[in-house]
Amino acid sequence: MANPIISVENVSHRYEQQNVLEDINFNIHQGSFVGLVGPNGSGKTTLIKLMLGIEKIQRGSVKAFGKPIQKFKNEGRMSYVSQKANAFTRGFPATVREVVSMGIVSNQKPLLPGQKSDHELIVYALKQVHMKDYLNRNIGDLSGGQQQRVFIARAIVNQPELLILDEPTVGVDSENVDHFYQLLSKLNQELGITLVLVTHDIGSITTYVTDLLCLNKSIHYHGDPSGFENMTDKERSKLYGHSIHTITHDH
Ligand SMILES: Nc1ncnc2c1ncn2[C@@H]1O[C@H](COP(=O)(O)OP(=O)(O)OP(=O)(O)O)[C@@H](O)[C@H]1O
Repeated sequence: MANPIISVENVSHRYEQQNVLEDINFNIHQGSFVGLVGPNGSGKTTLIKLMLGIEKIQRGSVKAFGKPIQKFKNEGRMSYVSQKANAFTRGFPATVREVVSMGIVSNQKPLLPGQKSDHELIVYALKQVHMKDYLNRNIGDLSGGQQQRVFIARAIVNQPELLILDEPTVGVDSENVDHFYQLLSKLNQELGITLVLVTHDIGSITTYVTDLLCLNKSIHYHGDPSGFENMTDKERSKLYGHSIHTITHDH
Protein backbone atom coordinates (compact mmCIF):
# COMPACT_ATOMS: atom_id res chain seq x y z
CA MET A 1 0.00 0.00 0.00
CA ALA A 2 1.27 3.52 -0.82
CA ASN A 3 2.63 5.69 1.96
CA PRO A 4 -0.11 7.34 4.01
CA ILE A 5 -0.99 11.02 3.50
CA ILE A 6 -1.32 11.43 7.27
CA SER A 7 0.34 9.28 9.87
CA VAL A 8 -0.48 9.73 13.56
CA GLU A 9 1.70 7.80 16.00
CA ASN A 10 1.38 7.54 19.79
CA VAL A 11 -0.22 10.96 20.09
CA SER A 12 -1.45 12.10 23.50
CA HIS A 13 -2.58 15.62 24.36
CA ARG A 14 -3.68 17.54 27.42
CA TYR A 15 -4.97 21.03 28.23
CA GLU A 16 -3.91 22.12 31.69
CA GLN A 17 -5.04 19.25 33.96
CA GLN A 18 -7.25 17.50 31.41
CA ASN A 19 -6.12 14.60 29.18
CA VAL A 20 -8.06 14.95 25.93
CA LEU A 21 -6.26 12.44 23.69
CA GLU A 22 -4.56 9.21 24.77
CA ASP A 23 -2.20 7.17 22.61
CA ILE A 24 -3.78 7.80 19.21
CA ASN A 25 -2.46 5.77 16.25
CA PHE A 26 -3.86 5.71 12.71
CA ASN A 27 -3.00 6.37 9.06
CA ILE A 28 -5.00 8.11 6.36
CA HIS A 29 -4.43 6.79 2.86
CA GLN A 30 -4.80 8.65 -0.39
CA GLY A 31 -8.28 8.47 -1.88
CA SER A 32 -10.04 7.53 1.35
CA PHE A 33 -13.10 9.24 2.83
CA VAL A 34 -12.71 9.12 6.61
CA GLY A 35 -15.59 9.81 9.01
CA LEU A 36 -14.27 10.99 12.37
CA VAL A 37 -17.06 10.61 14.93
CA GLY A 38 -17.31 11.00 18.68
CA PRO A 39 -19.44 12.68 21.36
CA ASN A 40 -19.05 16.34 22.42
CA GLY A 41 -15.67 17.03 23.94
CA SER A 42 -14.17 13.72 22.76
CA GLY A 43 -11.12 15.43 21.22
CA LYS A 44 -12.09 15.49 17.51
CA THR A 45 -11.22 19.16 16.90
CA THR A 46 -8.00 18.83 18.90
CA LEU A 47 -6.99 15.84 16.78
CA ILE A 48 -7.55 17.63 13.47
CA LYS A 49 -5.72 20.72 14.76
CA LEU A 50 -2.73 18.45 15.51
CA MET A 51 -3.01 16.94 12.00
CA LEU A 52 -3.02 20.43 10.49
CA GLY A 53 -0.13 21.70 12.62
CA ILE A 54 -2.37 24.35 14.25
CA GLU A 55 -1.93 22.82 17.73
CA LYS A 56 1.56 22.00 18.98
CA ILE A 57 2.39 18.30 19.36
CA GLN A 58 3.03 17.40 23.01
CA ARG A 59 3.58 13.61 22.75
CA GLY A 60 3.96 11.31 19.77
CA SER A 61 4.28 12.34 16.14
CA VAL A 62 2.17 13.47 13.20
CA LYS A 63 3.45 13.22 9.65
CA ALA A 64 1.83 14.85 6.63
CA PHE A 65 2.88 13.53 3.21
CA GLY A 66 5.83 11.77 4.87
CA LYS A 67 7.16 14.88 6.66
CA PRO A 68 6.94 15.70 10.37
CA ILE A 69 4.08 18.20 10.63
CA GLN A 70 6.43 20.74 12.26
CA LYS A 71 8.48 20.83 9.02
CA PHE A 72 5.69 20.37 6.50
CA LYS A 73 5.07 23.28 4.12
CA ASN A 74 1.40 23.13 3.24
CA GLU A 75 1.28 25.21 0.04
CA GLY A 76 -2.37 24.35 -0.50
CA ARG A 77 -2.00 20.54 -0.25
CA MET A 78 -4.18 20.32 2.89
CA SER A 79 -7.30 22.40 3.28
CA TYR A 80 -9.62 22.90 6.23
CA VAL A 81 -13.20 24.07 6.69
CA SER A 82 -13.68 24.95 10.35
CA GLN A 83 -16.81 24.60 12.47
CA LYS A 84 -17.24 28.35 12.48
CA ALA A 85 -16.88 28.84 8.72
CA ASN A 86 -20.51 29.80 8.24
CA ALA A 87 -20.69 32.31 11.06
CA PHE A 88 -21.63 35.02 8.55
CA THR A 89 -24.60 37.12 9.41
CA ARG A 90 -27.28 38.17 6.98
CA GLY A 91 -26.08 41.08 4.88
CA PHE A 92 -22.35 40.40 5.40
CA PRO A 93 -20.71 42.63 2.77
CA ALA A 94 -18.83 40.07 0.65
CA THR A 95 -19.85 38.35 -2.55
CA VAL A 96 -19.50 34.62 -3.17
CA ARG A 97 -16.68 35.43 -5.63
CA GLU A 98 -14.80 37.38 -2.92
CA VAL A 99 -15.23 34.62 -0.34
CA VAL A 100 -13.89 31.92 -2.71
CA SER A 101 -11.01 34.16 -3.85
CA MET A 102 -9.80 34.28 -0.20
CA GLY A 103 -8.84 30.61 -0.60
CA ILE A 104 -6.39 31.21 -3.43
CA VAL A 105 -2.80 30.91 -2.28
CA SER A 106 -0.12 32.67 -4.29
CA ASN A 107 1.82 29.54 -5.32
CA GLN A 108 -1.35 27.80 -6.48
CA LYS A 109 -1.48 24.81 -8.79
CA PRO A 110 -4.05 25.54 -11.47
CA LEU A 111 -7.17 23.40 -11.29
CA LEU A 112 -7.13 22.91 -15.03
CA PRO A 113 -4.05 23.00 -17.24
CA GLY A 114 -3.88 26.25 -19.16
CA GLN A 115 -6.58 27.95 -17.10
CA LYS A 116 -4.79 30.05 -14.58
CA SER A 117 -6.77 33.19 -14.00
CA ASP A 118 -8.24 33.62 -10.55
CA HIS A 119 -11.67 34.06 -12.11
CA GLU A 120 -11.46 30.69 -13.88
CA LEU A 121 -10.27 28.96 -10.71
CA ILE A 122 -13.16 30.46 -8.75
CA VAL A 123 -15.77 29.50 -11.37
CA TYR A 124 -14.39 25.95 -11.62
CA ALA A 125 -14.49 25.49 -7.82
CA LEU A 126 -18.05 26.88 -7.64
CA LYS A 127 -19.16 24.55 -10.44
CA GLN A 128 -17.96 21.55 -8.41
CA VAL A 129 -20.35 22.51 -5.60
CA HIS A 130 -23.21 23.59 -7.94
CA MET A 131 -22.96 27.24 -6.88
CA LYS A 132 -21.66 28.89 -10.07
CA ASP A 133 -24.87 30.88 -10.58
CA TYR A 134 -24.37 32.55 -7.18
CA LEU A 135 -21.01 34.13 -8.10
CA ASN A 136 -22.10 37.74 -7.55
CA ARG A 137 -24.56 37.12 -4.72
CA ASN A 138 -23.94 38.36 -1.20
CA ILE A 139 -22.77 35.48 1.03
CA GLY A 140 -24.94 36.68 3.93
CA ASP A 141 -28.09 36.32 1.80
CA LEU A 142 -27.58 32.59 1.17
CA SER A 143 -29.04 29.70 3.19
CA GLY A 144 -26.82 27.80 5.67
CA GLY A 145 -26.45 24.90 3.22
CA GLN A 146 -25.56 27.20 0.29
CA GLN A 147 -23.02 29.07 2.41
CA GLN A 148 -21.46 25.78 3.40
CA ARG A 149 -21.01 24.82 -0.27
CA VAL A 150 -19.32 28.19 -0.93
CA PHE A 151 -16.89 27.43 1.92
CA ILE A 152 -16.16 24.07 0.31
CA ALA A 153 -15.45 25.91 -2.97
CA ARG A 154 -13.06 28.22 -1.10
CA ALA A 155 -11.33 25.17 0.40
CA ILE A 156 -10.91 23.34 -2.94
CA VAL A 157 -9.93 26.30 -5.12
CA ASN A 158 -6.23 25.30 -4.87
CA GLN A 159 -7.00 21.65 -5.66
CA PRO A 160 -5.91 20.26 -2.29
CA GLU A 161 -5.01 16.59 -1.91
CA LEU A 162 -6.60 16.45 1.55
CA LEU A 163 -9.72 18.30 2.70
CA ILE A 164 -10.68 18.28 6.40
CA LEU A 165 -14.17 19.40 7.38
CA ASP A 166 -15.13 20.02 11.01
CA GLU A 167 -18.89 19.47 11.52
CA PRO A 168 -19.89 21.04 8.22
CA THR A 169 -23.56 20.09 8.49
CA VAL A 170 -24.31 22.12 11.63
CA GLY A 171 -27.14 24.44 10.60
CA VAL A 172 -27.98 22.44 7.45
CA ASP A 173 -31.45 20.86 7.44
CA SER A 174 -31.69 17.05 7.31
CA GLU A 175 -32.92 16.90 3.70
CA ASN A 176 -29.88 18.85 2.55
CA VAL A 177 -27.45 16.88 4.71
CA ASP A 178 -27.73 13.86 2.39
CA HIS A 179 -27.20 16.07 -0.68
CA PHE A 180 -24.19 17.52 1.05
CA TYR A 181 -22.70 14.06 1.73
CA GLN A 182 -23.34 13.11 -1.91
CA LEU A 183 -21.43 16.21 -2.95
CA LEU A 184 -18.50 15.22 -0.71
CA SER A 185 -18.54 11.70 -2.22
CA LYS A 186 -18.31 13.26 -5.67
CA LEU A 187 -15.30 15.39 -4.65
CA ASN A 188 -13.70 12.25 -3.25
CA GLN A 189 -14.40 9.95 -6.20
CA GLU A 190 -14.27 12.31 -9.19
CA LEU A 191 -11.62 14.83 -8.11
CA GLY A 192 -9.69 12.27 -6.02
CA ILE A 193 -9.60 14.52 -2.94
CA THR A 194 -8.95 12.58 0.28
CA LEU A 195 -11.54 13.64 2.87
CA VAL A 196 -11.76 13.72 6.64
CA LEU A 197 -15.23 14.59 7.87
CA VAL A 198 -15.81 15.32 11.56
CA THR A 199 -19.43 14.69 12.49
CA HIS A 200 -21.91 13.57 15.13
CA ASP A 201 -24.10 12.11 12.41
CA ILE A 202 -23.10 8.49 12.83
CA GLY A 203 -26.38 7.24 11.33
CA SER A 204 -26.08 8.35 7.72
CA ILE A 205 -22.36 8.95 7.43
CA THR A 206 -21.59 5.21 7.36
CA THR A 207 -23.26 5.07 3.91
CA TYR A 208 -20.69 7.41 2.41
CA VAL A 209 -17.34 6.96 4.14
CA THR A 210 -14.67 4.36 3.34
CA ASP A 211 -13.20 4.44 6.87
CA LEU A 212 -14.83 5.12 10.19
CA LEU A 213 -12.82 6.41 13.14
CA CYS A 214 -14.65 6.56 16.49
CA LEU A 215 -12.89 8.76 19.00
CA ASN A 216 -13.56 9.29 22.66
CA LYS A 217 -10.20 10.35 24.11
CA SER A 218 -8.77 7.14 22.60
CA ILE A 219 -9.76 5.37 19.39
CA HIS A 220 -12.69 3.02 20.03
CA TYR A 221 -13.17 1.81 16.45
CA HIS A 222 -11.22 2.22 13.23
CA GLY A 223 -12.16 0.38 10.11
CA ASP A 224 -14.72 -0.43 7.52
CA PRO A 225 -18.05 1.31 8.27
CA SER A 226 -19.96 -1.89 7.42
CA GLY A 227 -18.43 -3.53 10.50
CA PHE A 228 -20.01 -0.77 12.56
CA GLU A 229 -23.34 -0.89 10.70
CA ASN A 230 -23.84 -4.56 11.55
CA MET A 231 -23.57 -4.00 15.31
CA THR A 232 -26.40 -3.52 17.77
CA ASP A 233 -26.80 -0.07 19.39
CA LYS A 234 -25.40 -1.57 22.61
CA GLU A 235 -22.25 -2.85 20.88
CA ARG A 236 -21.82 0.48 19.10
CA SER A 237 -22.25 2.45 22.31
CA LYS A 238 -19.49 0.38 23.89
CA LEU A 239 -17.12 1.10 21.00
CA TYR A 240 -18.19 4.69 20.65
CA GLY A 241 -17.61 5.15 24.37
CA HIS A 242 -20.98 6.83 24.78
CA SER A 243 -24.64 5.88 24.70
CA ILE A 244 -26.01 6.19 21.17
CA HIS A 245 -29.18 5.45 19.30
CA THR A 246 -28.67 5.53 15.56
CA ILE A 247 -31.23 6.69 13.05
CA THR A 248 -30.53 5.07 9.72
CA HIS A 249 -31.54 6.56 6.41
CA ASP A 250 -32.73 4.73 3.29
CA HIS A 251 -30.91 5.56 0.07
N1 LIG B 1 -7.73 25.54 23.94
C1 LIG B 1 -8.26 24.78 24.90
N2 LIG B 1 -7.93 24.97 26.19
C2 LIG B 1 -8.43 24.20 27.18
N3 LIG B 1 -9.30 23.18 26.97
C3 LIG B 1 -9.66 22.93 25.69
C4 LIG B 1 -9.17 23.73 24.60
N4 LIG B 1 -9.70 23.25 23.44
C5 LIG B 1 -10.51 22.21 23.79
N5 LIG B 1 -10.49 22.04 25.14
C6 LIG B 1 -11.21 20.98 25.86
O1 LIG B 1 -10.73 19.74 25.40
C7 LIG B 1 -11.79 18.78 25.26
C8 LIG B 1 -11.85 18.30 23.82
O2 LIG B 1 -12.28 19.38 23.00
P1 LIG B 1 -12.44 19.25 21.42
O3 LIG B 1 -12.92 20.57 20.92
O4 LIG B 1 -11.19 18.70 20.85
O5 LIG B 1 -13.58 18.13 21.32
P2 LIG B 1 -14.63 17.83 20.14
O6 LIG B 1 -14.79 16.34 20.11
O7 LIG B 1 -14.22 18.51 18.89
O8 LIG B 1 -15.95 18.49 20.74
P3 LIG B 1 -17.30 19.01 20.00
O9 LIG B 1 -17.89 17.82 19.30
O10 LIG B 1 -18.14 19.48 21.13
O11 LIG B 1 -16.88 20.10 19.06
C9 LIG B 1 -13.04 19.51 25.73
O12 LIG B 1 -13.27 19.17 27.07
C10 LIG B 1 -12.70 20.99 25.60
O13 LIG B 1 -13.39 21.75 26.53
